[in-house]
Amino acid sequence: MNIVVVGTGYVGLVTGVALAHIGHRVTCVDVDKEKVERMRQGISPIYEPGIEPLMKENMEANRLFFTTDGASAYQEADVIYIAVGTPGNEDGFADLTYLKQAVRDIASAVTKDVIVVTKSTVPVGTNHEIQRMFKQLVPHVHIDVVSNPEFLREGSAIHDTFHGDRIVIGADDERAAAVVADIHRPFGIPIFHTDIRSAEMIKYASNAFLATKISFINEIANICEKVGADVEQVAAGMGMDQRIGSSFLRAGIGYGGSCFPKDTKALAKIAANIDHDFELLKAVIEVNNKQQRKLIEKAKKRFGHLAGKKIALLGLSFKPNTDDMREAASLVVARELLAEQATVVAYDPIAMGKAAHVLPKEVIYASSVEEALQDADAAMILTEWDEFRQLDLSVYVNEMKTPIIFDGRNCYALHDVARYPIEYYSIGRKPITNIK
Ligand SMILES: NC(=O)c1ccc[n+]([C@@H]2O[C@H](COP(=O)([O-])OP(=O)(O)OC[C@H]3O[C@@H](n4cnc5c(N)ncnc54)[C@H](O)[C@@H]3O)[C@@H](O)[C@H]2O)c1
Ligand SMILES: O=c1ccn([C@@H]2O[C@H](COP(=O)(O)OP(=O)(O)O[C@H]3O[C@H](CO)[C@@H](O)[C@H](O)[C@H]3O)[C@@H](O)[C@H]2O)c(=O)[nH]1
Repeated sequence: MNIVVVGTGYVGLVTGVALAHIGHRVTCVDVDKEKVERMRQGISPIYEPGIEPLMKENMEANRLFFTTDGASAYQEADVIYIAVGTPGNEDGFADLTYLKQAVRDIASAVTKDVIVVTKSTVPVGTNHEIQRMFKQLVPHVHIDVVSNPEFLREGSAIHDTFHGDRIVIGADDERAAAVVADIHRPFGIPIFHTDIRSAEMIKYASNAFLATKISFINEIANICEKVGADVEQVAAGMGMDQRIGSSFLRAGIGYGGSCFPKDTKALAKIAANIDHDFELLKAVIEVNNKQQRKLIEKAKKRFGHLAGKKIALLGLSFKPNTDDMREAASLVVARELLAEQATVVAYDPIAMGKAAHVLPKEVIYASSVEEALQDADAAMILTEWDEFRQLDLSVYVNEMKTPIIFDGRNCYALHDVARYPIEYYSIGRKPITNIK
């Protein structure tokens, strides 16, 4: 079986590597020459724990190849996975430009029957549209289109691919569905067969539901702060009910990343397009927008104004173990702090290179936590990297002008912080005000 994967971002590269690892011959195609050159040398274009050793192992076993020559790869392919980006456009709709270009690229090359599997997240109806495009562009070749949405998380993408909860295969044609199921069977993950539209919807509904859990617990956290309850205890107690489940109940400064923000907006738009006002989801999005500003609110309340204050930002990526800056809370926080005329010094163990391209140019970068904290009036923790969670709290006391911490990810236990002369404001928990 000759498998081709189009697009080598988080999803395409991880899919290609994983399919090669379970024994398939996989060629990954990307239009980005520099990326392909690096991948040929075994260098991953994305920061993803565990990916490079797997890339190298499968390249050495002659199962994994990288090319910019899509046409040759598509001609030889039995199954082609599309994993190009579907970013949100300004209206909130999914932008299908890359996807449609990939479809045209495939159509202009294929000469024999092939199955095209869409891994990219696409609005309901898109796979049928792809089918129509193929029928029009290459009527003489039989092309089955299968929807196979992806559920991996950045930072644990390899683990998620080998230990996912389900593989969703949406198809109109039973034979095509069976071929795709056979490809994935070695993963040993339950396979759920559906029609195409339901598969497309499962992806959006899953992300919207997870985002809803996060905004829900963040609202509970905001109430906890006012009634003197502790959101960590509340979430733990709620999560013990198996109907609720304990995951995705971590309160903080909201969700970011390449998926939740764009997919929630896209689903709200999909609904609006068919005259359905998805009120619940719109509120989830609104709560998240407010939550990303929570630390600024707390800091303004504490200081009165932030002009002239030196604020250390700890963590810039949208979550730990990735350098992805897409929709990271740091973008909002840095912009607002600068608008308040604060001085912003930032540190992130991995994401500073990417951050420098997207954060305002006034942001100053430090090469260590200690350097970022030096003489700072306050620290804001935006990403719960292990480096921050495991930090000796005396570092805040020793390095900062005033050890005032605004923790947007609840990195520390309150009883640990209470042992230090620190002022500590976290999310949904009591503040600690131990500065003498
Ligand atoms: N990032 C995630 O964690 C994640 C998880 C699940 C689903 N998804 C979905 O998967 C899709 C891909 O996301 P991503 O984050 O991996 O994207 P990405 O933007 O990181 O990577 C896309 C890649 O496709 C390449 N590309 C674009 N057009 C091409 C073409 N015509 N031929 C060959 N290559 C082309 C780009 O050069 C780029 O390397 C999106 O629809 C996304 O919503 C993403
Ligand atoms: O309890 C939680 C869990 C997550 N988050 C935040 O939510 C965002 C997303 O986190 P996560 O879901 O772990 O990362 P992603 O890589 O964005 O993965 C999501 O988006 C992918 C793209 O669609 C899907 O494939 C995954 O299943 C889905 O979890 C991050 O900003 C987290 O900080 C919280 O605030 N509280």
